[in-house]
Amino acid sequence: MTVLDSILDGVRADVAAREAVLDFAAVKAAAAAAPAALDAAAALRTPGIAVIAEVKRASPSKGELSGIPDPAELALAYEQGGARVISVLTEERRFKGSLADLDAVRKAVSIPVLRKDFIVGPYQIHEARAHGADVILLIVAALEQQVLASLLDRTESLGMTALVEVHTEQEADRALEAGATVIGINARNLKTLEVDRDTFGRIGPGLPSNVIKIAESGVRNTADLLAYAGAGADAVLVGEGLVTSGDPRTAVKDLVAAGAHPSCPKPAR
Ligand SMILES: O=P(O)(O)OC[C@@H](O)[C@@H](O)c1c[nH]c2ccccc12
Repeated sequence: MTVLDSILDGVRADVAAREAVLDFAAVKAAAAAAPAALDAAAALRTPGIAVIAEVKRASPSKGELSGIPDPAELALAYEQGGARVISVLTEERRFKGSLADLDAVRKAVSIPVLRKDFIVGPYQIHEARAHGADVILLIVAALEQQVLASLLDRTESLGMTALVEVHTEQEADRALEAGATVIGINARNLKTLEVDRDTFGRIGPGLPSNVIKIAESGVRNTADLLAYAGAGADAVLVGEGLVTSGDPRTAVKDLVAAGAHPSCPKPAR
């Protein structure tokens, strides 16, 4: 059993427990009553390399990364530093996230918010919308093709954006086949947890130019951002490097400045 399989088992059990308290009809109604989703694709398309800054307490590979006593304060620091989107991990067992973190961040910032979790079915998509998420993550390696396509449709029908995550060419083909327009290429293999910063360069250039390409994981500094930009990334998604920086506002600001500098390679679009 891979790490991904064991995470998915835990997520399925946690979703079933929440659904026993608030059923599917009720979560759908809550989503329908939420304020409209913000346009994350538009936010990512503005000039310069976009920074997606992540509220990440822990990871399966490193354990606890940061205490994060106040996720709202952290998210606000990210927004003030110039992040375009805030990502919030809500998976509880391995990443120590929660829907309470998502709620706190949603209240604190006015930019789009990504619910970062292991989505296995429609319940979590309506739940994300009910908690104010504008973007959700769909991990190709975790979903059968038909399920991926139908979850993507559902996401868009709720006015949200799906960030579809891949780490091989085959998975990228599946993402495109399902209709993905925002694709995240994760340098971390979720089956082995190893980071390979060349993953983006292998897959990104083969994607159609109208697809928004996000380099996920392994950004430690501006040099890593510039390398991803050079390989054609429109955006980078950064967690660990920011939560362990001691000064998240300045850390985001430095990345944003590097990505906006005239010497930074521009996306092909
Ligand atoms: O902390 P890093 O190396 O900056 O990585 C952030 C992000 O890419 C990572 O948290 C991530 C990418 N895809 C995921 C899927 C599930 C959980 C977490 C992730």
